[in-house]
Amino acid sequence: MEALVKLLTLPLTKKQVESSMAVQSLKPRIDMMKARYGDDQAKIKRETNFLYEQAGVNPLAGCLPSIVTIPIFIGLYRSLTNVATEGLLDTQGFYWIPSLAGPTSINTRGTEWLFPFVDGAPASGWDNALPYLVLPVLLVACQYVSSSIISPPIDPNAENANTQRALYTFLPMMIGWFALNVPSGLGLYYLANTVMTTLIQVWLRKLGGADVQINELGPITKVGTGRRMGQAVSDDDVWKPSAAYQASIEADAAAAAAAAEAGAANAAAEIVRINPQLLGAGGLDPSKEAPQNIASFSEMLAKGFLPVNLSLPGLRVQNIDPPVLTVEQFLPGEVCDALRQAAQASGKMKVSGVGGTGDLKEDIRTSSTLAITKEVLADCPEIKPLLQQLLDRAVQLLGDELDTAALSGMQFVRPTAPTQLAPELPQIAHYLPGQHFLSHEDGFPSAIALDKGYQRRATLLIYLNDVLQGGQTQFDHLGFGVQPQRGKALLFFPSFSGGKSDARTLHTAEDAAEGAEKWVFQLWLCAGLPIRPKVDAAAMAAQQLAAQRKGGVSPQKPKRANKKKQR
Ligand SMILES: O=C(O)CCC(=O)C(=O)O
Ligand SMILES: [Fe+2]
Repeated sequence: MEALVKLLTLPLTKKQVESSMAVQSLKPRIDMMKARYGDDQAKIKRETNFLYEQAGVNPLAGCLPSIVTIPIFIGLYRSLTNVATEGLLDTQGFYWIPSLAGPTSINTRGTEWLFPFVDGAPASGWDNALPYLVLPVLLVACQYVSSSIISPPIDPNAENANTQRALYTFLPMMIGWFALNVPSGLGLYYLANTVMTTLIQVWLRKLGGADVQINELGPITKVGTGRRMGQAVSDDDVWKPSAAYQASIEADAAAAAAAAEAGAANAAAEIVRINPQLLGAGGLDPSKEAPQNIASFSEMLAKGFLPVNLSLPGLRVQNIDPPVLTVEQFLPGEVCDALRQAAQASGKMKVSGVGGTGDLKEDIRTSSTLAITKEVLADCPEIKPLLQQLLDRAVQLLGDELDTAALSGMQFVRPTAPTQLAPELPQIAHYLPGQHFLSHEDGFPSAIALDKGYQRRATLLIYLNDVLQGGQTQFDHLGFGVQPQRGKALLFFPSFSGGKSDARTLHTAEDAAEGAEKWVFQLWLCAGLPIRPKVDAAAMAAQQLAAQRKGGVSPQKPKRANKKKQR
């Protein structure tokens, strides 16, 4: 009977275990999130739900099946007690147990058959009592074994760690006590139940019976110290990716290779440059290229990065992959001048921030910045029409997906879909001679992107003045820089369309030269993360469990941006 119930509820149990293992595998991320947000329960809840959604895990799937099995359990309990009280089991023994209805009876209730001891022996005498003591002892032992096998390890940092520990210790004892008080048939039922449950759980959790699937989430990295305004990576504490993640990267790479072979998006990390002569002469002019070349470049942009209007007048290709584009006279000179003057007149230029740390000791970013907030716009209304012109041009370059409406409230609206391109609050940066922004990537590391739910997908810089010497935006890995020129735009893509940041776009704002200050308008465009392909998370979950038992994942040395020497 019990076996039948177990069999019927097996698919439910399997689902429950799979869900709880998936939830367990996300625990390190959730712990880090909690450490980050501290007491902000609402935020933790929202971000946790978001994480489950990203991972494709339904935490409720874990409790639903157990709710379904409760009525079955109650039904069994009732019918067994009825059978016992009606005396139907009185003559029914089981191996060493004389009667399944014993040791309690109408005359002896509860533990009266055992306590109090008379002359050092149970009330019913050792001979009668001993067979009935075997079952409770077995039950306690079984319960201990099963909970040590199937319960997740106690997190020593959890507030209720002591309660959990006490529960693990006392629950088996309580069940043992309960067994002393009821007909042994019930104890037997419970024993059978425990043994079967344990066996099923062992099969699911330890022998690979469970098929845990979560969406690939990238390596676990410590959040909270990102490159928020296009800052340096110096304080990023990167944790070792799990073997499962490594495997998923390999699978991704294999898929990417296959896709590239099929002529689809090329995710390979090699660099494809344009002819150096063309580069020296200001870049490749798409209108002078064979249409099929431009069509394939356009497709690569759309699939691998973002769609771009390559027929915009003045557009030049500076690098093919990663794509770097410039647009001459993107903004009329007068608009640039007016923006510069408005920024200066605002009196609100602040020392440019670097990350959440605000740590400027290392002189990573020494410029000053005006963040164009609602308040700034209210104080400097002349900026509004200038900004509108600039955004209109940005839409011509990047298409309607660019959600400029989001900016009308001068508030960043978090994009949710990968196709929704939302501008962050624009900034105007001012570099005095000798000021710079050292090597950095604009894209967020995976964990931060995941935590935010979006990634920076495009950087659009518009130079507001001519800089004749120095002040270049230099691409460290690509071997060229863009010289600031009033009204010229620079467009590149800090991350791939899949949301992974593209390390090839590492760049530096070179020192503005003696007597040459530099003004630049900066717009970062973000998009929601796509749902990543499923990976088999069983290995990942097992590994993380093992790591937790060992006492945590070992942190890797933080990655450092290679700093450029000052000139
Ligand atoms: O000013 C520049 O040339 C580049 C600025 C930059 O990279 C940034 O602010 O993220
Ligand atoms: Fe940058």
